Amino acid sequence: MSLRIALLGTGQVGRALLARLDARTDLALVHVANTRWTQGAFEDATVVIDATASDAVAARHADWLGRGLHVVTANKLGQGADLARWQAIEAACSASGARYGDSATVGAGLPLLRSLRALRDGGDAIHGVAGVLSGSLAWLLGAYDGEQPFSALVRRAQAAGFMEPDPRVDLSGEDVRRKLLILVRAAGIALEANEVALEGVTTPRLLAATTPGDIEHALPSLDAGMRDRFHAAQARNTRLHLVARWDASGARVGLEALSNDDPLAGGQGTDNRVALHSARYALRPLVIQGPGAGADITAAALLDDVLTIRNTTALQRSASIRAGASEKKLSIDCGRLIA
Ligand SMILES: NC(=O)C1=CN([C@@H]2O[C@H](COP(=O)(O)OP(=O)(O)OC[C@H]3O[C@@H](n4cnc5c(N)ncnc54)[C@H](O)[C@@H]3O)[C@@H](O)[C@H]2O)C=CC1
Ligand SMILES: N[C@@H](CC=O)C(=O)O
Repeated sequence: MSLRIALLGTGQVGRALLARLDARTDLALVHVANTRWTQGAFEDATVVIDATASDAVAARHADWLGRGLHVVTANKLGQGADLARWQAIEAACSASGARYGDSATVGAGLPLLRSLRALRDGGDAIHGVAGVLSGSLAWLLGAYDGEQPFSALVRRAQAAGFMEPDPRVDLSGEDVRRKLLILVRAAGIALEANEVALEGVTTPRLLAATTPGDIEHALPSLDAGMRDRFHAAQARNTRLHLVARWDASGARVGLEALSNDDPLAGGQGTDNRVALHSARYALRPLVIQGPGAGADITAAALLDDVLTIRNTTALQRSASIRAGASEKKLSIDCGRLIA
């Protein structure tokens, strides 16, 4: 039976997903909505795809899962916000058996969560996570040369589809905090958001802006500070990177000046680079690197999760049919033995 999809959000990621869904005959799109319009019947869906950045939509994830609807999300506010919301999502999945597809939430589908969970399933214990988890900040800090205005680069990153609907979510490091929380919680640690220290790229003027127009006008307030920080790092033969770290000593997200041979300084463009430290990888960490932002790769990750849900639920169905068949055969055999 094909999955019936409700898609919430038709922005950069949602539109890229619609283009991919259009090419598939095995998945039925029954409902599409954004903030302005809605089409089709949500009640007909068996899987909800959240391609919004909405807190209100993320707040519904646990409820949908509890009712047996599968949820596939690019929105990090399900597992990367309040601890209680993450716990409710976990509990709802266990209670109903519905699946939560979250590959797109960290690394835009890079095999980060998948690898971490595979290590845990194999009995490994994760001791630390360190990495560059913002595709847009990786791109911005890689392209910045201390000459052109930093704000001009931010506008280019927005146009390229790397940044959150509100660019301050990326610039402040909040987007990376959410990703770090998702990874650390997937490692089995009940980390609270306020346990992650945060130091991003902002100014009081940018933080005070209340409308998209104000935010746009406030972007140049970043320029002087970024130029100074860039030149200070350059004078020490280093470059700025937005780095997330969690280990036994705590969790933080902040700008760090790294030398070019630092293990976290590799990659280019929007590349994320994440080191997983575990009992198994005690001497040298497991490092995963690749493009970590962009509407199309994010849409591909959402589709991967939908197809994984379809394939695993189909496998479970056929396994239970096989189990039923073998139970019946066994009782017949037993009857013959008794006779
Ligand atoms: N752009 C990227 O590289 C990546 C984005 N993501 C995540 O994907 C999500 C979407 O990002 P974009 O497409 O760039 O944002 P966007 O701002 O282009 O689109 C957001 C869409 O959500 C809709 N929306 C908002 N509230 C809604 C509601 N209550 N019900 C239905 N629709 C609603 C808006 O109308 C809009 O269509 C975000 O959570 C983002 O963090 C995740 C990984 C990578
Ligand atoms: N805005 C995010 C997009 C992916 O999550 C980023 O810059 O990494």
